[in-house]
Amino acid sequence: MKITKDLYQGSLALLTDFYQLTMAYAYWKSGKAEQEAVFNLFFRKNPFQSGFTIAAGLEYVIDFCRNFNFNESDLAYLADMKNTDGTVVFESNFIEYLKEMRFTCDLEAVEEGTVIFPHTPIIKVKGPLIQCQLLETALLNIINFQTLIATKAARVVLAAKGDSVLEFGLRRAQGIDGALAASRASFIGGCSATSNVMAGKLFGIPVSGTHAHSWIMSFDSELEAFYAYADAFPEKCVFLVDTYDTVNGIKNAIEVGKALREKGKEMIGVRIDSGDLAYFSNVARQMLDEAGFPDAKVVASNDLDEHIITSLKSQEASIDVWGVGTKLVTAYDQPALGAVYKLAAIRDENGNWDPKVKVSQQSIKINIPGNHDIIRFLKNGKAVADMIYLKEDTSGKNIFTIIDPIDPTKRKKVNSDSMEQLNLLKPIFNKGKKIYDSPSIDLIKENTQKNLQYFDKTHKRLINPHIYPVGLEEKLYQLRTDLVFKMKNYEHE
Ligand SMILES: Nc1ncnc2c1ncn2[C@@H]1O[C@H](COP(=O)(O)OP(=O)(O)OP(=O)(O)O)[C@@H](O)[C@H]1O
Ligand SMILES: O=P(O)(O)OC[C@H]1O[C@H](OP(=O)(O)OP(=O)(O)O)[C@H](O)[C@@H]1O
Ligand SMILES: O=C(O)c1cccnc1
Ligand SMILES: [Mg+2]
Repeated sequence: MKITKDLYQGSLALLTDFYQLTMAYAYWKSGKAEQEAVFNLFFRKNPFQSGFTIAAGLEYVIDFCRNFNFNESDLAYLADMKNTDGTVVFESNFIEYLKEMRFTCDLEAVEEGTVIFPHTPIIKVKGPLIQCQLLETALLNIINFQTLIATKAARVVLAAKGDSVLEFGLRRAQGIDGALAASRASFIGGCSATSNVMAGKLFGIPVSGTHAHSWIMSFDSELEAFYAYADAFPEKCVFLVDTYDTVNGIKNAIEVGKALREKGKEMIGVRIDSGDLAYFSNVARQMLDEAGFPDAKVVASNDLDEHIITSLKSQEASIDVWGVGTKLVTAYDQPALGAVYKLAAIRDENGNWDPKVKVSQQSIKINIPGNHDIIRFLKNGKAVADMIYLKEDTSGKNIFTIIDPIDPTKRKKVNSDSMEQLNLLKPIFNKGKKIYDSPSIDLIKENTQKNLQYFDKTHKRLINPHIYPVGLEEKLYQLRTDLVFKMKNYEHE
């Protein structure tokens, strides 16, 4: 089986849960398919007990929406589906409808690299109910994973405090697509380069790397292996020194480094991949300095994550570059972000938005109804609070009360006169037409770092961060509460 083009046959439209298609059919049957709706994609908790989250995945979403149509083989597959009584699942007129269907929605989204928080929409889709519904699964699949990994990468990079972080995850990632998307998201989160060559080609991410133990083991001695590598790559020598005896490995690296220098080349450094990384990095630093290689870098790898890096920093390890694989690309300590996609409003027959709410025993699970927007308030260049609001409730106002969606006793008053305001949702598609200039991957990465600068360091602490205020504008909060009471029929009890 060919796993790329042939497997998908050039179309991703069936990359959805079956229930989206059964609902689509039922919307169509009941005449609701074209009714205008608004859906929001958001998550409920920052991952990794982080104080923030980094949005990523929009480029994939854009690509998915632009190619959102069912091809002949998709339609043939659906037309062939049978119920248990032998009748077709989808009647032929519906198959025809799907054949003609094109993406015609408005889509707004926070840009990749934006710092975001629970409850606020990352993506807002407005358009025919049937299309909004059919997009749900793929949009969640894309945003959930890339946002999760970009956030993990940002944490690892914060822990590295300005040192380069190389992403080494391909061999341990969740499959081929997981690996590619993780390399992209890791770069957005702040990694300097990836070892994943295909990600380099597809996304324009810098590719880098050292060599493995197998290289050393294929020779009779480590020294021979280092000399041979230096011959092949005099400009790219990072010698892996821990195959047999780390101290001896460093000695051998220094010997080959001196030989390189005689030829006018400088070794880049050494890599340590086992043992006590604090101890051996300090030994390496001292030996390299004493031998006249103060600029040679010490690269460390081996099951690193943000916590081990923080610990190594506090032990004053002499590590300049961090190679991070498994725990980054698999989001080891939290394998899913848990973002959801919920209907927020539907246009009634008079053309008004009818806000919708899903009631839950857990207040964290009650969505925010209405065709809402989100503003970030900034004071002197620092983010103060994010407000989810309905435009019609706020026009002409300058003083706002922002209420925590879970705990209404938590409130913040904001006077917008003394603040800068950022509209976080940017228009991406207008009636199916792309109106957004996609930034380069380098610009997205810069955007992440610029965004993080808006936030106080207490929100970026890796453990027990200070919670950044995000809430509902008072009137929206009231609308939501009233709607919950109405749907639960409290007035009749
Ligand atoms: N000084 C240190 N402080 C905290 N954690 C460290 C320190 N040195 C290494 N580590 C971490 O401890 C773990 C060591 O794992 P493990 O015992 O499997 O490796 P190892 O035996 O040294 O290497 P390998 O199995 O690859 O030969 C790794 O996650 C590594 O990043
Ligand atoms: O540890 P990670 O963060 O996933 O980084 C990637 C790892 O992949 C390589 O070796 P591999 O783990 O394949 O073999 P080893 O552990 O036996 O050296 C490399 O030497 C790192 O240890
Ligand atoms: O280039 C490296 O050093 C590398 C690449 C992948 C995995 N581990 C290490
Ligand atoms: Mg390993």
